[in-house]
Amino acid sequence: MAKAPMRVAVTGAAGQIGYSLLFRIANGDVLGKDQPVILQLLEIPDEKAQKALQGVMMELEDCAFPLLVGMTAHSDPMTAFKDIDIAFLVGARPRGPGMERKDLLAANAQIFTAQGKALNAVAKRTVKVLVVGNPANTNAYIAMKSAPDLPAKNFTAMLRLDHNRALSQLAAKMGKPVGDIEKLVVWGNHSPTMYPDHRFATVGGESVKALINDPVWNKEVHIPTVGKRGAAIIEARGLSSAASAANAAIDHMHDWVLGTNGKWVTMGVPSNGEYGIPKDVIYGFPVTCENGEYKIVEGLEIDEFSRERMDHTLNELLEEQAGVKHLLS
Ligand SMILES: NC(=O)C1=CN([C@@H]2O[C@H](COP(=O)(O)OP(=O)(O)OC[C@H]3O[C@@H](n4cnc5c(N)ncnc54)[C@H](O)[C@@H]3O)[C@@H](O)[C@H]2O)C=CC1
Ligand SMILES: O=C([O-])CC(=O)C(=O)O
Repeated sequence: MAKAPMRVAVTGAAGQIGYSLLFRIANGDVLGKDQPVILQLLEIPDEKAQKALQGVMMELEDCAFPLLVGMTAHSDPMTAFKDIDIAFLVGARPRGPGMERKDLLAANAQIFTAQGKALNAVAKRTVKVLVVGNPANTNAYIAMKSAPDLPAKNFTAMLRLDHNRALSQLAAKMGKPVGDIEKLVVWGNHSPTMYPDHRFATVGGESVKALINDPVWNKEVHIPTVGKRGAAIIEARGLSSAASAANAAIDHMHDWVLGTNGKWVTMGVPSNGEYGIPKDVIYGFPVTCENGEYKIVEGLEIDEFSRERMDHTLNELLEEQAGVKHLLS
């Protein structure tokens, strides 16, 4: 018997990432090739954005995806999030000229407060939420705090692009296949303070750290290259990463829903105090996923260099949280 459709909301659906993401959701790349989906697409209540969204929906129709059994356009999160199983919160206010980080935080705090409240009111209680829009960790924190009736664990932020970027950098350095690397983690905030950590990683069963054996490269090349990759793409393309970001969002949600078969991936998830990270901070952790639940990999040894890096990215997250505290009712 055919499966019942799952309802998937995507915000910022007429944007760059949306344009790469929607077609792959409809193709079954996230939830499986036997899982029908209904897309509930949210854009701002602006004529141009809504018209662009209509155009994207026309293209989705023109693909005749067998798994796409319904699709609606929305300008209000209260209707867009009704009964949803999955939410990709992609739409966010970009940084404008002369805009300070705190202005960006405040503008996005408003968006994610409203969307958190709407999720709280109308989404399925089991909804899985991935926040992509920047600043992703703090936006996820705001949405989570604005949805007190939903379990905190339903709210996650995207660190998977950073994870995938780090995998590719390591594979290139070693001259090994990227698909053979396991047990990598990117700790912390999706910002240049993130800490890609390959101390536990293996490639074809061998230690990546031992194979590379170059702490100077790690500190001075690898960590900054991964941390500043978003900026390097903006510099090269004149636009921020979109297809790779959509791909990472797909990886994140696919693995959360369908499992990782024991493999580690990085997800930004609310802490329960693991590794000394205060409760509820949305922080990049190594996780495994099974039966629709993620589990933080615990018990890893944290050396002095790692502790310093992990605290540095934590402190930035705590500052971001402090910057929006007054906006959370
Ligand atoms: N976490 C990560 O690894 C990454 C995050 N990003 C972030 O993802 C976000 C989206 O990027 P793009 O698609 O390239 O931007 P974009 O500007 O092309 O599209 C964003 C869309 O969101 C819409 N939007 C804005 N506020 C909205 C709201 N309140 N409700 C619904 N829709 C809304 C806009 O109208 C626009 O169509 C940005 O914040 C970007 O910085 C981008 C790459 C990686
Ligand atoms: O840097 C940006 O604005 C986009 C982003 O988050 C990334 O590519 O990692």
